[in-house]
Amino acid sequence: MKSTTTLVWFRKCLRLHDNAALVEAVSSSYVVPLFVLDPTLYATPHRLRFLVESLEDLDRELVRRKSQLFVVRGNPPKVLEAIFAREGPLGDLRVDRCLWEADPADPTSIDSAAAAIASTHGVEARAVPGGHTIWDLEATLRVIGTGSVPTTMRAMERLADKLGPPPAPLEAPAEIPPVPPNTRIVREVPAAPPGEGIVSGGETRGLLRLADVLGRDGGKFAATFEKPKTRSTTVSTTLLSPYVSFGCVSARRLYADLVVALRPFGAETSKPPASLVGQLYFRELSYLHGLRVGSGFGTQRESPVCVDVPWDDNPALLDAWERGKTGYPYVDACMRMLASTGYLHHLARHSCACFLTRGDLWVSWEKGAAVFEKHLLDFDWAVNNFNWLWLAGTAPWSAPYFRVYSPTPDPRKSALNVDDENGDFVRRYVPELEHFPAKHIYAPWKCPIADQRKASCIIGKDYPKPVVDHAAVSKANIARFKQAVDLDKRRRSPASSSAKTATTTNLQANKKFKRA
Ligand SMILES: Cc1cc2nc3c(=O)[nH]c(=O)nc-3n(C[C@H](O)[C@H](O)[C@H](O)COP(=O)(O)OP(=O)(O)OC[C@H]3O[C@@H](n4cnc5c(N)ncnc54)[C@H](O)[C@@H]3O)c2cc1C
Repeated sequence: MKSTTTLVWFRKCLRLHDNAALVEAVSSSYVVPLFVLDPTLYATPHRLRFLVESLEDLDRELVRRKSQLFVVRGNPPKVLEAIFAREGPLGDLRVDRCLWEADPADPTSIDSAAAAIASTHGVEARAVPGGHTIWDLEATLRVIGTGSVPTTMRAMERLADKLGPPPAPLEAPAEIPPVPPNTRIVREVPAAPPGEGIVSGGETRGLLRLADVLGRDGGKFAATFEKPKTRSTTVSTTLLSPYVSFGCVSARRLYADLVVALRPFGAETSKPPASLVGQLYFRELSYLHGLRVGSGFGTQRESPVCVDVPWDDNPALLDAWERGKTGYPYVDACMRMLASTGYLHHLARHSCACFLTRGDLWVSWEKGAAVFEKHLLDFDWAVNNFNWLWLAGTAPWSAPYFRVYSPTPDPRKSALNVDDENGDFVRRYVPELEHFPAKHIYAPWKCPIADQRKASCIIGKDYPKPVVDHAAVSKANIARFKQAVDLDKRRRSPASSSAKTATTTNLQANKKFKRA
């Protein structure tokens, strides 16, 4: 029998479990596991550290199966082209087949670019649908047909019922064929940046975290999980998102294990949208909307689902927000935590996104999404855009534009679940305010000057005054937003020649997703 060599390109999944491309490849005589490290995607130290840890873990698991990971730095299509042409980093290696996990909503079209390059070199190449989403998205869109992608959790639940149980996650192959003899070994893995991340990367750690989350408090944590009740100033949710986003844990595996763990709790389990299943449904919806809209999902102008809001271009305010220097300590602590750890609780993300856009600064959500893309450890194109649209108020599933978070939350009753009367979270991330009196920690400009001196922090000198007056701007912004919604309605009316093509719009009598 003719021997075949399959290149398995670890694209979306940095794991051996639920890796459909790898499972298919094990029928070959030889398998070359490859990761192409595009340095532009891992610009921040925490992302790079998590990636390096994940690659090291993947290599260890491959070595246990008598294989090993090849890591090449560069632009993926260019690297693949050089390999297929047998003049690249892997030398004269002849590749017959190249398989990788498909990116279900790929704004960069890398999947199709890679397939086209392979075909010019006579290499059979295919993006294999995998477990990055619970159900196969293309199949789901076929079921939806000409109907709308759900914009409410109830509609998502009905869709889930219609789709039935998702495919079971695949087991990791027990054995992997060897790399061809005399292949040039390449491992261009950079050193991990010093320090510790909020979580460490890798499939092994991801699966351990998943088991821990599902077993916590005898399973009660997962079974009774309600997102709106979790605190925004501590890690109070699962912190599984970096593992899912890097593909160390497949969404399908997470869902399958969760369903098994919830079974003994029957009617006691929490329900979507607040439950953990609800969170995974939100993720699925992000992908469905992303795939339906296509690459325009990340832009207001090109996205048919968006209300056209005339945001201001204000680089100074954007910069103050990104650097955590708005003069609003809760928002600043959140943004500084994001920059220093790559993570933020979901409600903290709500607060920052609302503040930047319709709440206070009136800066476009696209700018905010780009800042989150830079810093988030769990950055995911579809999920990030879906959530920014939600918070900016411009999509059919958005929060009502007139419900605005206060940037000076009352720690006892804020919807942001701050629950931190002493302001420890603020003191930790905004050390200028470390000695500030608790009474004024969320609105320090109201603190008498004598107390500011005592706390060694003069507002306007050591820590900024508020960059905007929340009470005034939030009122003005609601009025501006209403104008944009009214104009959008007129534009979309059948009589208008400039109607966007969407069949749905955010008309803001929006009782859609409850806060989750
Ligand atoms: C402005 C904004 C931007 C965001 N950008 C991203 C992003 O780039 N990547 C990302 O993974 N999440 C993003 N989220 C969603 C959410 O905040 C994170 O998924 C969640 O906070 C991660 O923490 P966790 O794993 O503890 O979540 P848990 O609450 O424990 O949820 C479990 C899993 O469900 C999924 N999930 C939870 N909430 C959501 C949600 N609202 N939408 C879609 N999936 C969800 C995640 O995969 C998460 O790991 C964003 C939210 C906002 C408001």
